Amino acid sequence: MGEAAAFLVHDLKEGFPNGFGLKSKGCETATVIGNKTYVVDGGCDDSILSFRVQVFDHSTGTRIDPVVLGTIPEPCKGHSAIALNEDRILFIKGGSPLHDSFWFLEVNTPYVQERTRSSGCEVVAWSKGVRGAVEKPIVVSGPSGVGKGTLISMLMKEFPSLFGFSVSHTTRAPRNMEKDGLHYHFTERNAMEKDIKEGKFLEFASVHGNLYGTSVEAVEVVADAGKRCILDIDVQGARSVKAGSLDAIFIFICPPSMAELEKRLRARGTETEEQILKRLRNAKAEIVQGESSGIFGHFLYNDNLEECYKNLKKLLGLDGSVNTCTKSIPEDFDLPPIVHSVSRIDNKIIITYRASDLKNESQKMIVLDLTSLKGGAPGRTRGLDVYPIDSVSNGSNMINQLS
Ligand SMILES: Nc1nc2c(ncn2[C@@H]2O[C@H](COP(=O)(O)OP(=O)(O)O)[C@@H](O)[C@H]2O)c(=O)[nH]1
Ligand SMILES: Nc1ncnc2c1ncn2[C@@H]1O[C@H](COP(=O)(O)OP(=O)(O)O)[C@@H](O)[C@H]1O
Repeated sequence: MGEAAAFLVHDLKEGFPNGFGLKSKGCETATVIGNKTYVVDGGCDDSILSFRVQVFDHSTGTRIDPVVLGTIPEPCKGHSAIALNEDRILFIKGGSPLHDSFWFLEVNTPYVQERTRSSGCEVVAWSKGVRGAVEKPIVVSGPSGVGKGTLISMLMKEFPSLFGFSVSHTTRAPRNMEKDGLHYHFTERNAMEKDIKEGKFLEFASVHGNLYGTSVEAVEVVADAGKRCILDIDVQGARSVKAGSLDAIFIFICPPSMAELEKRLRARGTETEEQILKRLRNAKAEIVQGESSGIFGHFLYNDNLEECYKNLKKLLGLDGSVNTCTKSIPEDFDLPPIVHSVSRIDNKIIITYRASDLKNESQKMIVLDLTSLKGGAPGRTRGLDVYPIDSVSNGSNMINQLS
């Protein structure tokens, strides 16, 4: 077991002994990856850690304030950090609740590389670690009126604890029954364009004359609730998501005919005649693109609604053909306090700390299993497995607990 070495930021001047950075007690951590050192702010023992990131480039001898994407972790009083796979750093926040304890700073993942290329700046991205086997997000596309919303509502109603809807932003006006924050975040074009420029959107597109987009936060909120995210977006948006790093499955819903599509749009009664005609014109192009673009791995024909819903559930493994149960995860164990140490064995991070009650002081250990990590920035890093192990047990027993 190789214990990660601890060192202070002022050691920067002297250079670093190895690729691990670790420091608790409210000071900075400094983590070396390649020829760069990533310093995350701390301060003295009483100050609150702000999670400001600075990069020291050893090849040029310069200090860089990078563009920081993603939701920045809430302040805390101490953390540790450990480099993983040369492309991200794991942060462990001491004294924080379980859902907020583990964060990744991506420094060289495909997403960060792409954003670095497109912005010409040094980019890093935060992504929160989410426990459990939350499945890949689901992207649903198809022409207006085909039944996407209806099918998604049926799924959310039958499986409220499994699925969460990604609430998009749009500049279009709300329909009668639509609620701000529930169906869409209804917004002004200027405000949305500003947020897009600031990198807050995973994707966006102009659809039927209005701007629509999925914010990174919309997807993160669902992952934080431990649910599988459903995105109802157009083909352009699906193309952007596919080209990006959100690891998703892509479903295209097809109408039985253009005549039936028109009938449904008219029967819904939510659009003006002009808007209906525009949507029908766009539908043809959207169906051609959907079928020929190679974006979509699954096509469902929404002729008979019940039949189509059954096929959707089958595709998502909800018809009993696939075991969707996840193993139960213990919730009631102590979390690492501000002072702890971190080491690594293969894909497992071992967090060690001392705990005392009135009578005894003992050493405790928590294992963070990274084997099943999925996703990452933009959005959350899913599939963390966290569990306590009994560190007073004998050696072979401990190895069993780790394997
Ligand atoms: N790219 C993108 N498309 C979206 C988003 N939200 C909704 N859309 C798409 O915009 C189109 C119009 O949506 P809407 O105005 O609600 O009409 P509807 O599809 O007829 O119910 C649909 O194809 C949606 O899938 C988004 O966040 N991004
Ligand atoms: N299989 C179906 N057969 C008949 N009507 C349908 C079917 N699926 C959906 N609808 C109806 O068609 C209209 C458009 O469906 P909606 O879910 O709003 O489409 P979308 O979200 O793709 O724009 C709604 O009035 C809905 O009740």
